[in-house]
Amino acid sequence: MLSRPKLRQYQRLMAPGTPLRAGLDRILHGRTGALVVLGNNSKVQQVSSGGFQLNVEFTPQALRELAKLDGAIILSTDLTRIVAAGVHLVPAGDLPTAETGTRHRSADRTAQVTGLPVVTVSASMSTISLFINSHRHVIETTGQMTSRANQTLATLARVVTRLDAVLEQLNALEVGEQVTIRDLVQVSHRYEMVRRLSQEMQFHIDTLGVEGRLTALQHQELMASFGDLAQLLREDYAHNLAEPELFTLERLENFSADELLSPSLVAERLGFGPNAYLETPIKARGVRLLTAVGRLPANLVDKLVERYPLQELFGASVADLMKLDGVGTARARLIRDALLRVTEAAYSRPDQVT
Ligand SMILES: Nc1ncnc2c1ncn2[C@@H]1O[C@H](COP(=O)(O)OP(=O)(O)OP(=O)(O)O)[C@@H](O)[C@H]1O
Repeated sequence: MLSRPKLRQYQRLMAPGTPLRAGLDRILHGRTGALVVLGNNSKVQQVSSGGFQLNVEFTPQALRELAKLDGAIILSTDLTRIVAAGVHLVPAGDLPTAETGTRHRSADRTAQVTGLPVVTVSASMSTISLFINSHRHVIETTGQMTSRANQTLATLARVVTRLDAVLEQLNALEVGEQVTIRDLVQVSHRYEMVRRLSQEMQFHIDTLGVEGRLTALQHQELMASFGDLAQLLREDYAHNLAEPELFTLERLENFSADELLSPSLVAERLGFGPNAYLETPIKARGVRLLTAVGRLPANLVDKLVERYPLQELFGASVADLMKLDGVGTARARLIRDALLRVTEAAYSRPDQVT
């Protein structure tokens, strides 16, 4: 099986807009088919027979023209040159392969022998396939990739809306000092779902290459407000644990989808221990509220949460705030405005999210 980073690397090389993909697409449209070895080493030489040694610059046009010859094309390892064309590949015939046509059997076996990726364009099936480590990966057309990316984007948008809703609910609970472990678990669960979908989205964007620019912008926009959410939650809630360093949302990354659906398991992973009572009240320090909702600079937020528990901060007067080191009239007003924004956000909360 292909490792995901390796697959990504080669999918990027074959993303729409890259010279290699342009050449392969030309061959696909010309319906001639091709067998292309993506690299050259001594093992490639050992399994090569006949053909023409070329050593010319790689261009999509040259690839398409040379694919008209019977046989395989060999590229340099940096893919910038065409080393040879019309080559007959003779890898050992006893290497296992599930492929049937000779082009695809040879591609699979050559990839196994040489350790290099081999690409085929099938003349009869109009598909582009990547062979590597005994695995065949069909490269989707731009249309297929775009539609898959759009489906993921739509799902991501729905999950983001739900995360926004639980965060708004959390604002109100934090202001009213009513947060329980269950609320934090709910936010963490939604955040992890958003993170996973966003990662999948990035994969689609990478494989879409130049065709993915618009999707990339939409993805960025959707994710803009969550860039530092995991860190802010950590700063707000880690202090509730006996061992604060245990609290990190990253620990949910290898949870299965089923485990993620269990509030008790998520609470345990976040560091609250096995069978934690989910209605246990917990306290937020106010870092997320002041930074993300109040839009105060990080250094000022640090100063405030160190000096005041969240509830006392709401009761602090401008004169009280000005007693803080480095806080003058302007900054004190800035803080009051931020606190106003926070309370407004808390009172404009939507209905209870389930
Ligand atoms: N060992 C090989 N070395 C180089 N080229 C090969 C080799 N085997 C097949 N080919 C090329 O593949 C072409 C098509 O072969 P064949 O139709 O048997 O394969 P296939 O896997 O069914 O491919 P397609 O899906 O394109 O029809 C051959 O004409 C030849 O150019």
